Amino acid sequence: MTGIIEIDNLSKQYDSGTKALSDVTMSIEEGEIIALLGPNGAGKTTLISIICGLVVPTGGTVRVDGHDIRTDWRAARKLIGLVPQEIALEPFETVFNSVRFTRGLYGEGRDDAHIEQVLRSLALWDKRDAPTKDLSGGMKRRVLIAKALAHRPKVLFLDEPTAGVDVTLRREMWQVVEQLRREGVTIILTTHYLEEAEEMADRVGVISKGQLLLIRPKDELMREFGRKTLTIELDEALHAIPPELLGRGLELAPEGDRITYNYDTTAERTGIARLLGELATLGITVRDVSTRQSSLEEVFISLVQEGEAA
Ligand SMILES: Nc1ncnc2c1ncn2[C@@H]1O[C@H](COP(=O)(O)OP(=O)(O)OP(=O)(O)O)[C@@H](O)[C@H]1O
Repeated sequence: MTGIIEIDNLSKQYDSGTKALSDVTMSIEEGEIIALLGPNGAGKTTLISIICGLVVPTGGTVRVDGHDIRTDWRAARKLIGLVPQEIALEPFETVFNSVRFTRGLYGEGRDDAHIEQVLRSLALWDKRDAPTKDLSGGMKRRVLIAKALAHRPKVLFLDEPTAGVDVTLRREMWQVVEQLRREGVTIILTTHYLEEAEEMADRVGVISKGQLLLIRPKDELMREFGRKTLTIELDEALHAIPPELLGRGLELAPEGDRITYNYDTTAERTGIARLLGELATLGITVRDVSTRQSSLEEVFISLVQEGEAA
């Protein structure tokens, strides 16, 4: 199946000599939410900027719904909305007009009913006559989204939508994205917040040093790379791990009253039942057991480290 966005062997070397992207290939299906993760300078903004026609690639192709972004840029661009990292709004213009004018930039005629619908869905309708300078930071971000949606794009790019905003605003932004998903908009977002990818994305792409290390369904990634830690609390402290249990990767807490065991969630046998049985045989009484799943953050850090070591 052909995706709504098809990226093939995309590369970008800036005039300064910096190679920001190397041979990136990916296909994005209509209606998906993709989170692009990567450390600072990984190439995420460059990738988005190329798809949106703001940066010219040095190699490779991008098609949006079949339209090549270079040879058929007008058609490609109509299908795309970009919410930039920086807030740049005309301070004295009203919310309604700011959003309305954006339609014009895409060569679209006036459609006040659509603007009304967009503003209502982003809880901005009450503020339609307010100059943008009088809005809160969160509202300004929502105006940027409204502007990006004014020409009814099929694909929306959000470049670090919640960088530097507080927790409440971040959650509010997630709700906006969730609503757009329900409306069928394909969303590609870049983020530094793993929590954000974990919360929203269907698939996660990891970019490091201009290379796409992987792009995989989030759940699959969590299952495959996710490890669990079992913590066993003991009734009586031990001085050391019993010799019978050495070589299993068990760790004893400095106080001696807790053993931790890291195990692979995908392994056929986790070894937990055996371990608990052996503890009982050795006369070690267990007070409590608990498990903890590693977060996407830990998965991500290990991936980038692997990528850098390669
Ligand atoms: N206009 C430019 N001219 C020269 N080099 C650039 C330009 N824009 C970006 N770069 C370089 O390209 C590399 C990738 O930058 P890019 O902004 O795409 O990364 P990023 O993953 O978006 O980072 P961040 O998370 O910090 O926004 C960096 O080394 C950056 O310094």
